[in-house]
Amino acid sequence: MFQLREKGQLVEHGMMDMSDVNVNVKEKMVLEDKPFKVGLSENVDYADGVSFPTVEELDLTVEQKQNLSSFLHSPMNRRRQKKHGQEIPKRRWPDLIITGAKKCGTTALKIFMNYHPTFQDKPGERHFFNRAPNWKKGYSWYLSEMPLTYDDEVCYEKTPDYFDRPFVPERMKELPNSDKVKFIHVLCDPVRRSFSHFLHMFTVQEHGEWATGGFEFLSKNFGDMPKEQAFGETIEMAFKNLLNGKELMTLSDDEIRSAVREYFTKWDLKPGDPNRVFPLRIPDAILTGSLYSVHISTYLHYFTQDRMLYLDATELIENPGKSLRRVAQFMNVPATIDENNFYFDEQKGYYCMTPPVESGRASFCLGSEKGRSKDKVLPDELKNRIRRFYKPFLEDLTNKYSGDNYDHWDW
Ligand SMILES: Nc1ncnc2c1ncn2[C@@H]1O[C@H](COP(=O)(O)OS(=O)(=O)O)[C@@H](OP(=O)(O)O)[C@H]1O
Repeated sequence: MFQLREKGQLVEHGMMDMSDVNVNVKEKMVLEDKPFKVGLSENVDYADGVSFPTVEELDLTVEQKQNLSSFLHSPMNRRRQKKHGQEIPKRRWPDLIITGAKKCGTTALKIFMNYHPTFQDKPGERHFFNRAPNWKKGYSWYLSEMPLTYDDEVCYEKTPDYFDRPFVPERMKELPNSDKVKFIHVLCDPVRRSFSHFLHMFTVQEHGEWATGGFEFLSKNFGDMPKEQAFGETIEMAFKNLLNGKELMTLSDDEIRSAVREYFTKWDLKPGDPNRVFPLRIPDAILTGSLYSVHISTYLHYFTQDRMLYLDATELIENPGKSLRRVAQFMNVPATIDENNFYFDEQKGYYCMTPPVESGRASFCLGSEKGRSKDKVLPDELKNRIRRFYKPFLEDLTNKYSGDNYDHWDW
C-alpha cells in the first residue's frame, strides 16, 4: 500500500500500487443477438400521439401536489407519478455511477438511458468527487443534486472525469450506500480516446478552481499547427514524462509498466515538491486517461467486480440497443430499450434513437459537438507508437479485469 500526503495528512491510497489488487476476472455476460426490425430503422416521431395526465388526475393530496409542484410541472413526471399511485418520489444516493472514460461515448449512453423509463438522472454532470469546490460542499449537497426517484427506478449520474482521478474511488467508498452502488466504465480504443480528449481540450477552455490549464498549454504551444501534428507532439511530451525520458521503443512490456507505476508513485510526494506529478495535467492526462487497467485497479481496490460493468464503446456505437440491454441486465431492470429503438443516420455516421412509444418523445441524434475526431486520420507511425505504449495495459485489462478481448480496437 502506498501513501499519499494531502494537505499535510497521510492518506492511505491504493492508486499507485497496481499489484495489490487481486481479483477474479469479470465473468462474461452472454447476450443473444436480436435482429433489427426493418420497419423501425428510420426516424419516427411518436411525440404527438401520446397523452399525459394532468395534476388533478393524480392520486395525491393537495399538500403533496404542492410539495411536488415543480416536479409535477413536467408531463413525463406526471406520467411517472400516475404509474406510482400514492408513492412519493425521494432523493437517494445513486444506485449507479457512470465513471467515464472521458470521450468514450458516455454522453450517448446517458442520453439513450434517459429514454428508458427506469433510469433517472439529471441533465449535466455532477462533478462531486473530482472538483474541489463541489467536494467542499459535502455529501449532503451531492444528495440534493440527485433526481427525485421512486423505489423501482434506478437513480444514477455520469461524470466522465471520475474515471482517471486517483482519489475518486476512495471518496466514493464513503457513500452511505457504498456497499451497493454499481459502476459502468465505458471503454474505447485508447488511441481514439486520447485523440478525442486532445481535441476536446483544444476546444473547451475550462474556468474555475478545477481548471487544469490544458487549453492554454495547447494553444500556446501548438495553436498554429494542424491538429494531427499537434497531437503527435503532445503525445511525445507525455511519453517523456511518463517514461522518465526513456525511449518507448527500447522498453519491454514490464519496463513500460514499471515506468508508469513509478510515474504514479510521484503522487506520494508532498504537494509543492517539484518532483511531484499531477497525472491529470495536459499533456500527461491525454495519455493517462486511457490507462484503463490502472484506473480500474484503483476502483477494484475499493469495490468488488460484481459491481462493475465494463462496456465496450464499439458495441455502443455499432449496436447501442444491445448495450442498453446489457446495462438493463446489469441493473436488474426490464430491457425496455433494445435493437429496435435505433436507426442509422448516414450523415452523422452514428445510430440515433427512436425512443419507446410510451416515452412520448421524438427521435433524436447527438449534437454536432460530438464527432470531432471521427473523420480525422492520424499517421500510422504515431498510432503504432501509441499502441505500443498501451499494449501491456490492454493485456492487463483483458487478463486481470474485464475478461473481454479488444483486438477490434483499431481506429
Ligand atoms: N451515437 C453517438 N453519437 C455521437 N457520438 C458518439 C456516439 N457514440 C459514441 N460517440 C462518441 O462519443 C465521443 C464523446 O464521448 P463522451 O460523450 O464520453 O465525451 S465527454 O467525456 O462526455 O466529453 C465522440 O467523440 P468525438 O468524435 O471525438 O467527439 C464520439 O466519437
